Amino acid sequence: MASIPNLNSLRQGRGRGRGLGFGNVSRPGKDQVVQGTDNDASVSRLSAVELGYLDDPYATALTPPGSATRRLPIINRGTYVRTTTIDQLVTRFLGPWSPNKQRKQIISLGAGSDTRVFRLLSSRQTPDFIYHELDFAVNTTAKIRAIRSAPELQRVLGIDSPVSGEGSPVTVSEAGDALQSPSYHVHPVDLRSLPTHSNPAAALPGVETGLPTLLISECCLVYLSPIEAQKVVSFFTEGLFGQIAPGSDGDALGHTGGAPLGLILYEPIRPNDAFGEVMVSNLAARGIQLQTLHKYASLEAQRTRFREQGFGDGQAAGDIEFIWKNWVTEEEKGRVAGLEMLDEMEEWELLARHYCIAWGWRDQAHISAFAGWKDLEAQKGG
Ligand SMILES: C[S@@+](CC[C@H](N)C(=O)[O-])C[C@H]1O[C@@H](n2cnc3c(N)ncnc32)[C@H](O)[C@@H]1O
Repeated sequence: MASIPNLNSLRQGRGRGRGLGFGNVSRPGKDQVVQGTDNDASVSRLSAVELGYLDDPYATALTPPGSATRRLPIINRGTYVRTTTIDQLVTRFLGPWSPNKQRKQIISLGAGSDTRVFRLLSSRQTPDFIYHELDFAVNTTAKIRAIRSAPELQRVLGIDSPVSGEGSPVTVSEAGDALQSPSYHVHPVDLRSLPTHSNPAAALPGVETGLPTLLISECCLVYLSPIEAQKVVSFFTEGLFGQIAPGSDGDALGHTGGAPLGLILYEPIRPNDAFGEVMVSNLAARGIQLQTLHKYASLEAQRTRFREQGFGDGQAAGDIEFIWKNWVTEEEKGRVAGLEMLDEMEEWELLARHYCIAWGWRDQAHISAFAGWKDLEAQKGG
């Protein structure tokens, strides 16, 4: 969860009046604060990896040098649940590898220094896919710089020689903030600008509008205002993927959209109880306002959001505590519990109830790109 500054600030900012991560930034602009949250995300990921919660050979290369910090056990467990849950949803969307399988596409909003694309590309079992990452230019530039200096990341992209060199399958923009390759694209973009494009396809070069596509917002849309977040989602549901693909009969069961489209969100919830109020005020002390948090304050509100924003074929959600209890096997729970002492069970449960993963999808009658999600157990109550 808290690579996520949110949890860190909640736990570590309590009683200290100041949160983590921004102590050296003097009076940062609002966007700079939001951009800086990626640092917290990568540090938390590396903490969980170094302690054995997650197996991720790319976490070190994508965390700023010298910033490794051991997180609290409850934060590490949260990072573990959030990462493995999204991994599972992604794996089920991509499905098992098989020859001649239709290519699928993933678009990660506010991807920051996320390692998922490298883990997927290096896995032999993963079927063919295209992966797009979107973030502010300052963060895409840092990521591309990290790729350029890490041979293990370059190997995953199929390059042995420097990025952009002659014959390289990877090209980088002159400004160093955009990257294009056959399976992986990095787009420097402020998400809030997307809905203003008169030609949506030109806004994100390389995106294929006919492919079954999964959008991921891992602690990203929550930083936008509710109306901005809604417009960004509509940019994809109605703009970029709004037209029925040529030759498609996907409308046969009354589906009016274009390509099959899904969305996974990872966000805090329940800001209105005592714990939620502390969470909100600790974040405010760091200049962080989670703008959609009050609008989508419960699991039910999240499901309604999906239904209203074009994901009419299925909507589901679970908080991190429910997912830990119900999705993680007993054997895996035992392994994780043995990694480090976690005494604060009450605190863990409280914290884990304040973060959720929600997902929803629209399919096409003859494609059923999201069939793998249908039998997943979610929380029924809000
Ligand atoms: C908490 S970090 C999460 C990073 C990554 N998704 C992860 O979970 O590791 C939030 C990310 O969203 C990005 N972000 C927030 N608002 C954005 C916007 N309007 N446009 C582009 N990126 C944005 C930030 O720059 C940051 O990289």
